[in-house]
Amino acid sequence: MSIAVIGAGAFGTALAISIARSGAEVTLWARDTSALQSTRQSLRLPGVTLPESVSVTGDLAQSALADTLLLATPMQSLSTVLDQFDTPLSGKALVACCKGIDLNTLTGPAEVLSRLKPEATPAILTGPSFAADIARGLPTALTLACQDEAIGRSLQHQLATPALRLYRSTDVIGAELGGALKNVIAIACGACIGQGMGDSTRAALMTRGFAEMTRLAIHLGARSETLSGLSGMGDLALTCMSEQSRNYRFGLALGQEKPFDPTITVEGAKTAEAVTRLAQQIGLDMPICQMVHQLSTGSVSVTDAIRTLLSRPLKEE
Ligand SMILES: NC(=O)c1ccc[n+]([C@@H]2O[C@H](COP(=O)([O-])OP(=O)(O)OC[C@H]3O[C@@H](n4cnc5c(N)ncnc54)[C@H](O)[C@@H]3O)[C@@H](O)[C@H]2O)c1
Ligand SMILES: O=P(O)(O)OC[C@H](O)CO
Repeated sequence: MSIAVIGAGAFGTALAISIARSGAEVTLWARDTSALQSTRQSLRLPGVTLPESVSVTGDLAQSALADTLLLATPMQSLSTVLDQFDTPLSGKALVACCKGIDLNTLTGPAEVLSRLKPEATPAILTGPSFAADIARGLPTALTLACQDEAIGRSLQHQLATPALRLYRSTDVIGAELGGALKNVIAIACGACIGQGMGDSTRAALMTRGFAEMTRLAIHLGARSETLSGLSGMGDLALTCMSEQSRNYRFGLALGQEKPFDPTITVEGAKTAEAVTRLAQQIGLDMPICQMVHQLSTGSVSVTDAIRTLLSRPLKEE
């Protein structure tokens, strides 16, 4: 089975390296191949060199020849990239590796794939995985979610490596929402730590954030066990506790009132906006996500955000 990775940012590059290491044939598609072709390194993952077995291409039609396509662009670019395929992707598995909610449709990556490429089978690869760790071959475990159980099983075997243990699930909505929502909570945690609050604050935010994640996911049809797994709790723990996380670092910068490089991918900021709109539409209480949206757009300070959250009416857990 041949595999193409679409998007040569940090994660796409790391995935291509990881899969190639286990002997599979991999093509890595980049919008701009110049740096990759001359240095064999992605500007987004400096210091990591692509092995010879990864072919780099700027030709989307060539990538579309692969049996399995891993979509590793940021969430808000997913539909733009899918629109650029000008041949049908019948019989292909499309595995979204991005974590977020599309702002135009307020849907996750699987729904975007199904809407734009109904002839293909959508799947999700998500869970605790920093690109740098994956590229170094450090062990982790991820969730591979696909509604079609047989295709999910086949993808699990295709994409697992000795260091990358994949657990299979048919709960696509739960897997994608866990990955999207944990980024929002990581921004909140970073902001509190940046303001000088402590590990107790972070633990409380992670727990109440997890309650929000589960509330929204179950409302949208997910299974609660999925949220307790790698794609939810697993990735939440990683992202809220490590300065390797860009979402957490963005939050830290907000808390410290320092500028943050706007070219760095921070999926949680747009996800917080999407969740705020979605929660309003369906009438769900998502106070931490709503506060992160206001923080990210600069319409509230960290101090006021915390004060507002703490002064909500006392309730049962
Ligand atoms: N970096 C990680 O550790 C990591 C881990 C797991 C999941 N992810 C997820 O993977 C997705 C991508 O993140 P990343 O870290 O690779 O981002 P990145 O910022 O490192 O790279 C994004 C890449 O996407 C490309 N891109 C952006 N818009 C595009 C478009 N319209 N057409 C073609 N290419 C486009 C950029 O040129 C860039 O190469 C995100 O949703 C992220 O949450 C990242
Ligand atoms: O750097 P972040 O915050 O985008 O997190 C990367 C991955 O999602 C961690 O699993």
